[in-house]
Amino acid sequence: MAGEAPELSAQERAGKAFPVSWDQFHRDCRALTWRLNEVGPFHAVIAITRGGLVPAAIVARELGVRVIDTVCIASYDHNKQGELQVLKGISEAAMKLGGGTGKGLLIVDDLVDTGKTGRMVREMLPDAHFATVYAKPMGRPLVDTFITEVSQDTWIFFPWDTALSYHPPLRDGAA
Ligand SMILES: O=P(O)(O)OC[C@H]1O[C@H](OP(=O)(O)OP(=O)(O)O)[C@H](O)[C@@H]1O
Ligand SMILES: O=c1[nH]c(=O)c2nc[nH]c2[nH]1
Ligand SMILES: [Mg+2]
Repeated sequence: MAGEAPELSAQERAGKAFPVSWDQFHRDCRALTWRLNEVGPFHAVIAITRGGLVPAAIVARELGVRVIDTVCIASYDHNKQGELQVLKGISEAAMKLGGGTGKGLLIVDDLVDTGKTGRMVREMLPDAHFATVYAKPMGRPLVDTFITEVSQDTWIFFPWDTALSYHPPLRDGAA
């Protein structure tokens, strides 16, 4: 509406950009696995889709875990967070492996931001171990193990959401 300040997306509110390459992401996932190896063993990995699928595959490979389940949650529409929607819950088989409370299960996501998504999955599996590759301060208390903390006003750009493109020189007029 005319005169009204446009609503900022989460990405615009974040301001700072933190682009992550495939190489960097793979290295960070391996570093995460080193830490998780001291905590496990785990009966199964639960990936929070979609962002958790890539780190879950890498972590499961390193830890030798072959049972992988998903919990499918949608909240951000591009970069605006709306109501959380559970599109698919945790399977009965995975629940059984975790004794109903998630004991011995490893929940994996790419990041925690506000912590809303992580909190919802923690409620489903209170005794599971929750690992993310990146964490922002608001979500950090929910995570048991993570690798890199970035400030709340940072937006992380994952390699599956980005592509190589031309970047103009810093100095005006330089080409
Ligand atoms: O801590 P929060 O503020 O809840 O945000 C973190 C969640 O947001 C992103 O997922 P998104 O909902 O964008 O879905 P996607 O994984 O399918 O991209 C990210 O992968 C986390 O799951
Ligand atoms: O790609 C993303 N980067 C982020 O920083 C973020 N926070 C919530 N959801 C996110 N998705
Ligand atoms: Mg996600």
